[in-house]
Amino acid sequence: MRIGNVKLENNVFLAPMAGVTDLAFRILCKEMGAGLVVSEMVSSKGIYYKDPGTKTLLQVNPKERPIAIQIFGSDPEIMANIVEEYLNPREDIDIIDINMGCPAPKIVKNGDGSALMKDIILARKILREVVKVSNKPVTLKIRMGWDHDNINGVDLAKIAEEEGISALTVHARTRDMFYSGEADWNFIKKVKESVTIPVIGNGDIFEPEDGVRMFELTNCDAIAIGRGSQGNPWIFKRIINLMTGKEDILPSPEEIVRMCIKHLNLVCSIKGERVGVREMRKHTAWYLKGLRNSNEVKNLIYTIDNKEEMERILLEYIGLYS
Ligand SMILES: Cc1cc2nc3c(=O)[nH]c(=O)nc-3n(C[C@H](O)[C@H](O)[C@H](O)COP(=O)(O)O)c2cc1C
Repeated sequence: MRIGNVKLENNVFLAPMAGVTDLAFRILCKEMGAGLVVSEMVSSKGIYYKDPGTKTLLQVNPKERPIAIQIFGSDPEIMANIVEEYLNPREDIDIIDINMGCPAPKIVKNGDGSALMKDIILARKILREVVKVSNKPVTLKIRMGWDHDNINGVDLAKIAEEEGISALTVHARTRDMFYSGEADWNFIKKVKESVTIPVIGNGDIFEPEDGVRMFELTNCDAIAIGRGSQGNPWIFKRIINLMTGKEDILPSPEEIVRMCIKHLNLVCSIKGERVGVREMRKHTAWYLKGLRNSNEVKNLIYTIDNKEEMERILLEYIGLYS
């Protein structure tokens, strides 16, 4: 499939997740078949005011392309300015995604993220200004609406299409649901029936069968997987294999631990050992989730701040340490 002029190998994508979809994790998901990977959300003001932390978030690697960088904010001028000044010259970035779905109070209180679903006029202005200046396809990520009394995702989807957005990701929850309750896949179907731009369905894909079901039920053009990929980069290839009649590649406990160690080494090589080991604590807990007798190891990992030690504990756990 294509998003604007960007050709994608398949339609099973990684959804953006702050604190999760950093460069290391994106590379692993790409290797495991993701058709598109998306960065953590990046503050447009952070880029504008040259916040040093923002620079790390914008780091990409040729291996993970095509890559979408997701930005958030609510000042159309600042958003257009950073696209023109900082993102347009970046030839290593393929797509710009705009976040109008984040429910976090600290984001919403500034009028950013899903708060824009309460201000459709401002939302339209942002889309118009960013599309006008961008030299890359611009995509948008939305929810169903602010709450069940204000379901306006279809209206915003139509506005997005009118303003030249190249694809739309629909997280089928309202803002006030945050991440709980069931995603309403029928809503994705409704959006798909209302616009002609590609619609990317999102919410509650945890098993390969869920991915196939979402395609069937909603007729969406692509799917995006968030939490189902945590500690589980195999999900992309497993869905593709299921869709194309190829054999499943359910990983063994040893393969899972080996992937975790690969992830550890990759993140440490990018962010340094101190940060890398700390960030790997949550990833390790996700990798080991559901594996036999893993609770003790998970607890132990949280006390470790040394890469070799973490690797040793993991190898010991699967009986491979000698
Ligand atoms: C830890 C975490 C961080 C997230 N960060 C972002 C983000 O930066 N930008 C965004 O658009 N959505 C973000 N999301 C939402 C996901 O992209 C996705 O819409 C949501 O988790 C539903 O999909 P899932 O059921 O496959 O997880 C985040 C979700 C989680 C769990």
